Amino acid sequence: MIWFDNVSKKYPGTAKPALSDINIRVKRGEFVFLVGASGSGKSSCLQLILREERVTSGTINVLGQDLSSISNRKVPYFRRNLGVVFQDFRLLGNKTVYDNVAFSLQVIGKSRGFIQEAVTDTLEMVGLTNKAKRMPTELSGGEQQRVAIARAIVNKPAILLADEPTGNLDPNTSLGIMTLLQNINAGGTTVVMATHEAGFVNEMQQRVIELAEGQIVRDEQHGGYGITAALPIIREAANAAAAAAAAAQDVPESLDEAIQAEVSSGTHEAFELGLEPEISVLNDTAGIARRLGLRDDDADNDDQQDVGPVR
Ligand SMILES: Nc1ncnc2c1ncn2[C@@H]1O[C@H](COP(=O)(O)OP(=O)(O)OP(=O)(O)O)[C@@H](O)[C@H]1O
Repeated sequence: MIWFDNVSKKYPGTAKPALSDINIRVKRGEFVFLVGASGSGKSSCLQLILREERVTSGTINVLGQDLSSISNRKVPYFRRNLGVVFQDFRLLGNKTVYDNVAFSLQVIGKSRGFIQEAVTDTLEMVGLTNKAKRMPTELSGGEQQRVAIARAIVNKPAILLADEPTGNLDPNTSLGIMTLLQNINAGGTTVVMATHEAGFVNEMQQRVIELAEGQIVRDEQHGGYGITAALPIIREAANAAAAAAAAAQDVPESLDEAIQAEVSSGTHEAFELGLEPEISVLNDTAGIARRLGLRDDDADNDDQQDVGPVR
């Protein structure tokens, strides 16, 4: 279903390859975790599977399609077999929940009746039937991620790629998202998920592929997160604790000073204020269609080219 054969990827202008000599075979129906330190190559693997990036050497075959030989024109059609979920949700801020999910079907020219049935079923599956008319700003982070998942699976893709889908969510909400991904996998969809969430990886005991500096250092059938993969998290936690201790010694005297300090340090983050995670407002419809792989770069010049029934 997903084959990497001696795949290497080097981005232009970089000294070291992001991926070196990667060999992977993912079978239909598998749930695979990609783990490893930041910069180890997890997202690069997902981008190669999506054909957002091309290999530097080696071959990738996804759903029987050699991605080196597929023409740019065919890439949007190829991507219709894949759903993608990102850490930052990437919802259309000016559309309702229903329209966000319907959007990817509209772009590929599905009929109104088909869309209505598919969107209704999918919203029910992700538990958002009663939020169909809400705007993304009216949803919690977990609900927004459910919308993003609904959008990714509404066309019943064979493969679901998830790049740190719980990265912006609290542990309880993350658990709900992981359960949903498990259910989707149980329905037959192959899931490949890049994550730093040691707890879920350890709990689920699924296949774990661990990357380190662009190489596979572990490919275990019923694996855990692993000590090597956990190191950067432990280091990040230690750094955060040290920074918090240093900050505690520098408590501002007055409210004015506190505000001034916050503004000048640029840490005016929503989560620090106890608000929901920021919504990615992408109002550029053509842009998001392209990002989701539903249009190619020439689609603006020739709309008919990519809008049509799935092959
Ligand atoms: N578009 C790009 N141009 C240049 N270098 C890139 C690009 N994308 C990724 N890289 C580099 O490739 C390496 C692998 O990055 P990648 O994003 O795949 O890692 P990752 O494991 O997903 O990291 P993270 O956990 O932080 O998301 C890194 O050294 C990164 O800096």
